[in-house]
Amino acid sequence: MTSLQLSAKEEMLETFLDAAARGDLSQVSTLLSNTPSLINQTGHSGWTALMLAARNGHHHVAEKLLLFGCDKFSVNSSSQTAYDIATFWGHRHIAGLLGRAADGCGRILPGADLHPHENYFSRETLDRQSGRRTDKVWLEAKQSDSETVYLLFSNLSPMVRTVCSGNTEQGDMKLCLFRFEEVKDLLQKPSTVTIFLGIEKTKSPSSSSSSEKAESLSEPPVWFAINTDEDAAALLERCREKNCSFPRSPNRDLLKLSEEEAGVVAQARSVLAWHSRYSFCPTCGGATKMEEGGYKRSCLNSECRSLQGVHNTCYPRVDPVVIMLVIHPDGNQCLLGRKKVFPVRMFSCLAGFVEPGETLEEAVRRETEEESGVTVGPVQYVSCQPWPMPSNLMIGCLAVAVSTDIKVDEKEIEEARWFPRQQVIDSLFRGDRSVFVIPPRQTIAHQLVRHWICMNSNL
Ligand SMILES: NC(=O)C1=CN([C@@H]2O[C@H](COP(=O)(O)OP(=O)(O)OC[C@H]3O[C@@H](n4cnc5c(N)ncnc54)[C@H](O)[C@@H]3O)[C@@H](O)[C@H]2O)C=CC1
Ligand SMILES: [Mg+2]
Ligand SMILES: [Mg+2]
Ligand SMILES: [Mg+2]
Ligand SMILES: [Zn+2]
Repeated sequence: MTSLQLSAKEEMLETFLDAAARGDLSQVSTLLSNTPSLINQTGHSGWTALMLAARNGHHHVAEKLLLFGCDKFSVNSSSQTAYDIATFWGHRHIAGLLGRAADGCGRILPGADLHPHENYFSRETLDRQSGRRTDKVWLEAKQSDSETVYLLFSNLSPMVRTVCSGNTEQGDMKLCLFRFEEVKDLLQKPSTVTIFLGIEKTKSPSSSSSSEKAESLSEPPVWFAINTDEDAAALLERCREKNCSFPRSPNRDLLKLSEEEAGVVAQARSVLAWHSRYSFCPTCGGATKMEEGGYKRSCLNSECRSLQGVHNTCYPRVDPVVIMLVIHPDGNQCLLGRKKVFPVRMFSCLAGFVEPGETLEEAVRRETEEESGVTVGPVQYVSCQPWPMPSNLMIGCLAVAVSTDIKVDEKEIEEARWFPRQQVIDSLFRGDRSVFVIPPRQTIAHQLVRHWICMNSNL
């Protein structure tokens, strides 16, 4: 091959890449039809045409390239796929196109089916309708409505069925749903706790047909959750479905639900856990009664101080926890730690409960210092996650270290280490478990690490 031929080829490649970057669909199509081998080639920047289209938000070009069979998993010199680039630059429609899991993309892009910054346990599937909680007549009528849906909890674990036995993937577990007739005896028992969750969200009116509009005149189904101390084996016999169970390990098993069902479980489990642990009045120790569809407990002792004014003892509690990915001052390493109870080689973000009278930033600095000896400067909020074990709100932050020596608090942390970016990429995207393992994608710890990797300055 002569040098003249080589440069003509290079020139064609640069023209092709430039057309993709500019969103020139007809030029991209023509060049590809004449020279199909251009499809996955990279130019001097190390980027493919798909990456360039993803960078600049050219959906139609990305679609055409996929149609021509381009490799959407190829990575640039910073190990980013076109999906990561589209996500970083906020081109959600392209990220959606590239993140579709039907072709096994979930294997390589673990967070692909989550909306940006939407964490597991945080999807609001039901409309909580808090205004209805004080409407006793409405609540009672809905409890016996034939359309009403009940979730059944035993020892704070929801009844679920395994869809695909032996598999441990998300979506392989489904909630068992019950009707009034199937649980009405349980509702009568004094030890049963029944809480109102909300009503199913309706589709947007513009997208529904006229027959759907007629249907929507009647209210969508209302959801309740029940926690009972009845024998678990007898409860399982109530279900018509096969492979039903009450998962024993919520931290592990509740991560197998769909996004929609996980959101409902986060709400139900946290409120039910509050009832199971706060049976008596924290102020006087007297008996209490449940009110407002399960969102309040009031003391039965008319003399009790908790009945004067508004008191946080009467309402379900949420415990704020900061969880932080601490970045090395060089910008290329992050601090992860492991507790003794973690599976082999698993390292995660440091985390800790926010204390009374403390800001989130101070809690990040204090917990990082306590657990690792590292001093933290700037702190930035990223996203949060309800964590219903029993009722934490995980507040995810990025933080920049101003010191780097590690001295772990051995009571809480077994080991903490600075991990170079490349090692994190290998574990996160290439599934390389030889150095360390990142927690599953349903955890905010995983999403914070992903967030940092995708914030690459090379983009
Ligand atoms: N979703 C995720 O990615 C992650 C979630 N977590 C959750 O965050 C929570 C807190 O993290 P840790 O490092 O354990 O916190 P931590 O570093 O503050 O230490 C926990 C200790 O704090 C004390 N404590 C103070 N307030 C407490 C409260 N309201 N409830 C319970 N204990 C309290 C207890 O002595 C407890 O042993 C854990 O419960 C864990 O489940 C932790 C890491 C990752
Ligand atoms: Mg901690
Ligand atoms: Mg701590
Ligand atoms: Mg603490
Ligand atoms: Zn009281």
